Amino acid sequence: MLDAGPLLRAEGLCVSFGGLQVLNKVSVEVTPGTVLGVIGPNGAGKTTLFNTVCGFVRPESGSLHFDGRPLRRPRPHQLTRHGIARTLQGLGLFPRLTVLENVLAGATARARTGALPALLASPWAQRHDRRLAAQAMDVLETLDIAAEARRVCASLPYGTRKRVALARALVSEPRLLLLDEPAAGLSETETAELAGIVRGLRERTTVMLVEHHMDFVMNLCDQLVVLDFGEVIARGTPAEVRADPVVQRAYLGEAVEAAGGRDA
Ligand SMILES: Nc1ncnc2c1ncn2[C@@H]1O[C@H](COP(=O)(O)OP(=O)(O)OP(=O)(O)O)[C@@H](O)[C@H]1O
Repeated sequence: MLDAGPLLRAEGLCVSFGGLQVLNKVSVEVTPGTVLGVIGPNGAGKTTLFNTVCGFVRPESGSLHFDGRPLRRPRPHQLTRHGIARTLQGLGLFPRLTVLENVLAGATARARTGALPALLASPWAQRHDRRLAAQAMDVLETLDIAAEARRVCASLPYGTRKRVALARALVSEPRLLLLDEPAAGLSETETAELAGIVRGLRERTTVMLVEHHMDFVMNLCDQLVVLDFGEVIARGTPAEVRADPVVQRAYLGEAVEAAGGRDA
């Protein structure tokens, strides 16, 4: 079988803010159909790495390739057209809109309906809207929250709203899904359920996630990259990373022992 090559390749990314070097020659590869976890202590540069991939932050040097082609600082609103979607550390939802309306907001980047057909409520535009709504419902079903579609987001528990945020990213059918602390604020049960969901997503997309929850990361991810002070200090499978003395020293010590021996 031909080696498909990485879906995302970041090479030698350097970013600094006001003289503080936040990423120093960071290189990362994400293999199609896998889950890559980016871990590291607070302030290590994990979110900055995400923001650089998304085009929110301009690197001083280094390069990004997506599916073998240069990814030249996509404008954030063009991300989904590139085949990339992300969730935020918080929720980033519209609290007064329903679940379905929030998810449809993530689908609009793919909508081909121009303003004129929409204004005239042309049959073509209506068909297109129905198709998007069906697609949104399909994603809600995958995430087991279809029953909440008509409910206003603000009225839902936090764990459900986290799923809505995930649905909104998924509805654009991204080839690469970036999840920023997806387990933050979830109970242990919700975290375990989320791991099962993300594992299932590998059939339809490739996932790169930032997370502090060690059990979640160790049980779910195929590969890990460890950042410390803006540099990659280790990479490999969860088992390899857990056994790495450099990682133990820099960061994981107790957390890894607590999550020991439970790789999926
Ligand atoms: N826009 C910015 N301007 C100035 N400094 C910034 C900016 N964004 C991030 N930083 C600094 O860059 C460093 C890395 O931040 P980043 O948010 O990428 O870390 P992180 O690993 O995601 O941390 P956490 O786990 O706490 O979310 C931190 O010292 C942070 O204060």
